[in-house]
Amino acid sequence: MILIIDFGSQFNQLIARRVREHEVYCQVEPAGFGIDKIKALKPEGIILSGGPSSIYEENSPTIDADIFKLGIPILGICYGMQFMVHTLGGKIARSSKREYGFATLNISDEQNLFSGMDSSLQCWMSHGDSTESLPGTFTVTASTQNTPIAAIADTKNNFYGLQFHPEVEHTHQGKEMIRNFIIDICHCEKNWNMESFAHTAVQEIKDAVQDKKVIMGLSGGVDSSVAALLIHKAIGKNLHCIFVDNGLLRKNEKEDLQESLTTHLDLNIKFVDARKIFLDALEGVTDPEVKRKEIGRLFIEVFDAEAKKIEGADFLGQGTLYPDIIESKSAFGGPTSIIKSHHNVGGLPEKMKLKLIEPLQLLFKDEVRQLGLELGLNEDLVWRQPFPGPGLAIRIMGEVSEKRLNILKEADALILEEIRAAGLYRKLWQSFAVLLPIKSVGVMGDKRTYDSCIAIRAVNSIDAMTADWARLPHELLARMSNRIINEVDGVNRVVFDITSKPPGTIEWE
Ligand SMILES: Nc1ncnc2c1ncn2[C@@H]1O[C@H](COP(=O)(O)OP(=O)(O)OP(=O)(O)O)[C@@H](O)[C@H]1O
Ligand SMILES: O=c1[nH]c(=O)c2[nH+]cn([C@@H]3O[C@H](COP(=O)(O)O)[C@@H](O)[C@H]3O)c2[nH]1
Ligand SMILES: NC(=O)CC[C@H](N)C(=O)O
Ligand SMILES: [Mg+2]
Repeated sequence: MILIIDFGSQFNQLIARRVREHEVYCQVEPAGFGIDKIKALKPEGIILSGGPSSIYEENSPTIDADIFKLGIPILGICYGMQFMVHTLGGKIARSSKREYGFATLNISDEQNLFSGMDSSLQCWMSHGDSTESLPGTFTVTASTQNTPIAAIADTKNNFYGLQFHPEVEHTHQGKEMIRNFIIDICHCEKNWNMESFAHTAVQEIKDAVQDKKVIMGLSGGVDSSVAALLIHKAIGKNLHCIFVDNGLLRKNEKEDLQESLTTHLDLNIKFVDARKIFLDALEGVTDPEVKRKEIGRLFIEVFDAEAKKIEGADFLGQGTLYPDIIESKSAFGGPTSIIKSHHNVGGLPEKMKLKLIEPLQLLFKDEVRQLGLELGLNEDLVWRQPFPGPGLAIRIMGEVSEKRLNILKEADALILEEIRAAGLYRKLWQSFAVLLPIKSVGVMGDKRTYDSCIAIRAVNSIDAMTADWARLPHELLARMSNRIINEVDGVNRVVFDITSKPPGTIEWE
């Protein structure tokens, strides 16, 4: 097995799934995990994750330095590499040349971790500290323009360090680097497989729920649909699905879903109209975190009210995935920083009566899609673009009002229509409109206008952990801009968002 030490990276479960992809079992444990426990696990290799801290800060996360005496191969990623260098006697310092996003990696030693790689490839960086000097036993194996020491190796001890993130999709051949480490360097056996996941999950749900009932938040998105199918397999008619119309849905969404969910899923589904309570509560709210927490609280209020109507409904099912958790809070005791409170995790009220059933909480979207296909979920549901639970509220910068919601709904519908017509819907991770909190001056029909601005957001991603803005054809952008300004009252300007994640996030709030 491979042991992954969590130094608080947004990407630590992504490292885990990269290992799973090569059919090798792995376990993520927090910083400070004791040396005796490590020895007891008998790992074939250890991966030290990245993290938000700097090694020279007080209380930055650590792991017993004796791991370097165990004779086990160790791979340090970003902060993990910095920890290794610092602990073994090298020097790390804040660099004036920070790097976030793409960089070109030039490999000088095409062996071991880099065996079979191109000598120059694209990597993904997210760091402000850099290695200034190395411990004597290490050599530099790759560099980028801003980071001369971007990869290091001590081949005698099998210690490797990467300043960039091999686990993210945007690092080309990153998967192969991880394969080279776990298979060629650590000699792990391939014995973990995804097929058994569904089987184990169903059994775990059965054991937890027994003869009680589960209220399930069903949104029509792929996560909750797959989770509902799994829970249904486990407990059958004791599953009660609730679709909440929170007034923050897209144009015609409820009507479309009402039809598709009832035709494609053989489940007990109730549609609840909660538009008024959500919109009333959001009046005057402008802070993104307050919005998210308010929405999370109201979802639970609705689920609680529904649970009261059903005897024995002690559980709440949600299609929570790992990225929702990692951005919302310090997961698994690690020192992860809070990016935003996803309504279904960090937005939950502190005291909850219902106990959570979240069978997908360690998976990523593409794994869930694969699972959905295996469970026979309809392809249109499997390939729906994700839509966040707080809906259009986090795409309206500033206050959510009926009037601003209507502007956004119209603009968003036009964007989706054009994206579909261009045959890009499935290729893009998400494509949508954002309503900005600014007005600008324009001229329409010889008259001065002073109206709102819409931003078009379109991104490519595999798992939402990193994303790149989609290079949409200029003609398509022109058509969308034209139609939005001509057809949506109250908009006189359209801009296109060219920010990747990191440093941006996919949603604007
Ligand atoms: N309108 C809704 N009604 C009921 N439950 C909801 C609603 N929106 C979100 N949820 C719950 O919150 C969870 C998280 O939402 P999220 O958007 O991440 O997942 P999803 O909607 O199932 O899938 P997707 O990410 O593809 O949109 C859902 O899995 C579901 O349990
Ligand atoms: O159900 C959800 N509840 C939330 O509170 C939430 N916030 C973001 N998202 C979706 O998660 C993915 C990553 O989004 P960000 O890059 O904006 O963090 C993207 O796919 C977002 O649409 C949410 N989904
Ligand atoms: N992503 C990381 O691990 C960052 C490590 C460290 N905080 C830096 O900025 O260099
Ligand atoms: Mg959704």
